[in-house]
Amino acid sequence: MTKDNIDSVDSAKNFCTVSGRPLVIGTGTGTKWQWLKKGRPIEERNKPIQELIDQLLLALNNGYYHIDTAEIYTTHPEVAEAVKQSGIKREDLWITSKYNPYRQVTAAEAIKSTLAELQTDYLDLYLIHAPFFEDEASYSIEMAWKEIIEAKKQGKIRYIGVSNFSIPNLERIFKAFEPEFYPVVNQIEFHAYLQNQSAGITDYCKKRNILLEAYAPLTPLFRIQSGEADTEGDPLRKILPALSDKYQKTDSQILLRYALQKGYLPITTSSKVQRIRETLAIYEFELSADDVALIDKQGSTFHFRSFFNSNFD
Ligand SMILES: NC(=O)C1=CN([C@@H]2O[C@H](COP(=O)(O)OP(=O)(O)OC[C@H]3O[C@@H](n4cnc5c(N)ncnc54)[C@H](OP(=O)(O)O)[C@@H]3O)[C@@H](O)[C@H]2O)C=CC1
Ligand SMILES: O=C1Nc2ccccc2C1=O
Repeated sequence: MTKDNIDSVDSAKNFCTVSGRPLVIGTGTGTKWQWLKKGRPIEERNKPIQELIDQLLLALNNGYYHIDTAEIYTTHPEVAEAVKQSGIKREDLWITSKYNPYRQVTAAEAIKSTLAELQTDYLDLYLIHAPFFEDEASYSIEMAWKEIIEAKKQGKIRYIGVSNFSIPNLERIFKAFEPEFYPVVNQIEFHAYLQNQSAGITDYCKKRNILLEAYAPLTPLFRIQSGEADTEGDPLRKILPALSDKYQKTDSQILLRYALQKGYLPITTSSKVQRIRETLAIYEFELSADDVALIDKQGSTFHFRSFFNSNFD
């Protein structure tokens, strides 16, 4: 990964740094793992999953330094263990976690337990996981944000941000708080079949200098989340083989690079060493503007959303 490659991409906002290095693609600990834990008997949910520790170690040993976790995933213990076993210094890693507003625990309390579970003094990035909780809790986005700002002032969090926020959600924060405490990241679902998680969000975040993180960037390859694994007839399948051939890259590398060039920092995950290495290599090539436009065009003929369907559609 060279710095020149990274600088050439819109999305690589250099304000987020890890020991002087720019923030790059992150390895996720959600979806598969949170569902796996949820399916376990209650007394076993706190037991760390060895398979996830191994997967994280594989990622860290192969060059990842950005880990994405969340309170709702219950994967903090695995992250803590993998970081410990990796021997990598804390300051050489970027750890993101997210506030689970549905749990009816305040953000201040959640930050305290998150730091304890992760066995760290600070988080690099802390996000409000979703804005949809106000119907269920007597706690508002503004109240949570105020406590998150306080934690930032106390040095417990380096950067603050949000996830799954729409323009109206973001504007509430802009209205209620000083620019110094505006969110620097919005982590949302992004892939060719969902180029705007909510109306106008991509351009809006870019204009407001909010770094976009893309979760579920590989959705066009396998719609695992919905159980619809057969994507053979999907429109992108028609152009991916030729692009793969042209750039001598795998389908997933093309899709991750596409996310990067669209201004998103991808968050992805894999248990396979070959795939882990491939994902890091997305900084070593560039898609032409015409090919990005082709993916845009072909992708926009099909709509697919993996997460939070009832909240958005
Ligand atoms: N803020 C939010 O609301 C959300 C955040 N997230 C975050 O984003 C992360 C990534 O999202 P996720 O849903 O996992 O989506 P991804 O699109 O990254 O898919 C990951 C899955 O793809 C498989 N995979 C990886 N590479 C390939 C390949 N080349 N060919 C076929 N399969 C492949 C992996 O399986 P294998 O191990 O076999 O390689 C893994 O199960 C989450 O872990 C979480 O941290 C996710 C959803 C919502
Ligand atoms: O990683 C995630 N997988 C999910 C599934 C449902 C709701 C939120 C999430 C995540 O954040």
